[in-house]
Amino acid sequence: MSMEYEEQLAGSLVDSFPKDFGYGVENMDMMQENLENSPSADNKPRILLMGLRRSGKSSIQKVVFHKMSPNETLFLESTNKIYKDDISGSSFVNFHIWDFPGQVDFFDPTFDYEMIFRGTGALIFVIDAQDDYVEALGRLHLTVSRAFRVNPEINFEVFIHKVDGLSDDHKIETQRDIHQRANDDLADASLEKLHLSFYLTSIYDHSIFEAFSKVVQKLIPQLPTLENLLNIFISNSGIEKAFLFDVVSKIYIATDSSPVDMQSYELCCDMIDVVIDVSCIYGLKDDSNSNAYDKESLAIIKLNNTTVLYLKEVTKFLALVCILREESFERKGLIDYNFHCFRKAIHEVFEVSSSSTQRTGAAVQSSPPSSSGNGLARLKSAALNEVGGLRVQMSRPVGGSAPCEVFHEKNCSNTTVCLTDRLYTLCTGPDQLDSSTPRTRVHLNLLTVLKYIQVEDVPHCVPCYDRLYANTCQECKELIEHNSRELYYEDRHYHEHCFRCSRCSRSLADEPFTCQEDALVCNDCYCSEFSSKCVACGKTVMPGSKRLEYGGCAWHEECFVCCGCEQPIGAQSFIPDKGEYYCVPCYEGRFAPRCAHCKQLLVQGGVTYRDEPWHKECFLCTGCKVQLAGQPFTTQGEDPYCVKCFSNLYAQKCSACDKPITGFGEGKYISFEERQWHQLCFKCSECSVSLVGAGFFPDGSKILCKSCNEK
Ligand SMILES: Nc1nc2c(ncn2[C@@H]2O[C@H](COP(=O)(O)OP(=O)(O)OP(=O)(O)O)[C@@H](O)[C@H]2O)c(=O)[nH]1
Repeated sequence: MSMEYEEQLAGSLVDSFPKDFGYGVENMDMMQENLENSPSADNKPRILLMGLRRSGKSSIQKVVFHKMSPNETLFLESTNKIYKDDISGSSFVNFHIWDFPGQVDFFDPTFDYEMIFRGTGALIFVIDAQDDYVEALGRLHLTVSRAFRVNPEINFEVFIHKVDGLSDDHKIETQRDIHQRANDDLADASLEKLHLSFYLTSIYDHSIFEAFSKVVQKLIPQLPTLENLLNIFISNSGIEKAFLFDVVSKIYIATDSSPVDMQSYELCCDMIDVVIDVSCIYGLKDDSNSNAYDKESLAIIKLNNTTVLYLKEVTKFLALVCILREESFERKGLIDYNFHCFRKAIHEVFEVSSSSTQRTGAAVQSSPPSSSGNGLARLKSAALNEVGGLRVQMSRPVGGSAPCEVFHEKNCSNTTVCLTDRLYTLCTGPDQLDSSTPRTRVHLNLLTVLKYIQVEDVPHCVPCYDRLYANTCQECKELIEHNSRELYYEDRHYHEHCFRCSRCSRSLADEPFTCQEDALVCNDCYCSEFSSKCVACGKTVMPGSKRLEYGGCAWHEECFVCCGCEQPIGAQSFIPDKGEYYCVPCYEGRFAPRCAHCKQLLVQGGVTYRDEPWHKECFLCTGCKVQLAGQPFTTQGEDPYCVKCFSNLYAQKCSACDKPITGFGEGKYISFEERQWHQLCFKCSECSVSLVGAGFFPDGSKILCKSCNEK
């Protein structure tokens, strides 16, 4: 299948530049003809690739849309003509790319750059980051400032390209420097409203696909709907991340609103490659019409880290690729069912939009979809159509201030094309105005407006559109007019330049943010205000990153390290000791006592005997081996004995009862010469009177009291 794509996608070279291409103003007729015949005469957005010579423009186009391997780009020759590529042939992404030769000066007065920029959706300016970029910055400024004056609706994208040759630090430094200088130049030219988006790219990794994805997404009117559908799909299916891919280009045209990390994106890209490659080898049927990617395409890959990748065909050109946990995949039936609903919804979205665009061009959403609310603002810009394209430039302006109402009241059912024709005819000379019917007058009046915007198939002039549909900016309370870029968050709308951090005033157009009591706050300010600081490194513990808390302090996961081995302790047990923290093995090795008997570590419990620690299990009676912890014991020399063994083995016997005298619980005992008695047993052998504290008289084995002795 990839081979087929290559053939179909081979772009068409237009005639040599500049003459044959016909942008010269002298060559107006030809230019007109070209415009009408050229693919850009339809409503597909146009993406311009511009930049200095050898900056990598053609390579980007070939690698992303023609499956050229990055190494092959080494043999690309310098472009000397505008290379126009209609991407829509075999791919969902529906636009033209114009690759401009780096060596040509488009601002030469012989070129009508206004016409180039007028139908442009995005302008990608490529800067070679491995080269000295001072000249490129000059050209960037010239290009974007002129383009902006012609068409402020263009999305300006700057690819800081070939960063594969730079170290990570160098990359960041280069991006910061280019960003700073380019924006300073714009500020000097009072073009603060012109927003540049920057991307670090290389054809040698996935960064170029990622960057192109973001550029293309801005041109897809259905993006908020797609994101919404994806959000609903993943939250109901236990899926972690989902991408809707254009299979041919590996551009993701939408994803759910959780952040995209490069690793997940690369994983999903690779999955598409695997599926196509395996299908090409094993999946093709004998007939020549079979494709490696079709309705049957479904793939599941289980990775060895309990992650599952799930790919399914959505349309001929689109695939859904999801990342989920193995345990969620157990409910595959549910996922399949939800996918079925998702697929149906996608088909409906594109069927509806394609039928409406066929007739009228891109329809404008009259109110923003209510999908945002996750800290990501959506950009809304009205699709601005120009009545009659270039022809209106040649006409004379006609006065009139309420044309649009008349137009609506009369409910003119003429199509735009008809309108355009009339305009053209009527504008050729003022004389013809006299014969105007009310309807033609309407058309004439519309001419003053020059531009119209369609809302649900009904054209509106710009003032009416602004009056009826423009939102009020939450910040400055002014109307957000059709030509202002608008951002909205939940149901609050902002001019792009008003969408700023309430603390540091930085633009939040392309930044994550949070909302604190109705005030927008950028991530950095939020963190320095609300997030805790790591006690080890003193830096903020960013929300969403792993943090450890103990005793009212917080650490980055990687900063909470054992004082012994200096390795992160993570979720393992640890032992605090005088303000320091040890993992269990280090603590045991350093501080834990050892049993006096077995010499092993004594982690908990134990008994002390003769100032030494013992395991309870080791502290046993020397005689019967019963555990002595918790019961009375005595010693004979060094050895501990339980009472019973000690009595049996070593205790003196009472001369009266012949039982051992242990000293435990029996009170004192009396000793006389070689003999001993329990205190209770020390009594007169004849009359049994106690002799404790009284005089007594030994008589052989007996002891007698005084009176028995006298008898
Ligand atoms: N290291 C590196 N080289 C790249 C990259 N992209 C393109 N190149 C190389 O840059 C050189 C010029 O690339 P082209 O695509 O021909 O540049 P271009 O901007 O189209 O040049 P012109 O047609 O002269 O305007 C080629 O040798 C490419 O292999 C990249 O991401 N990294």
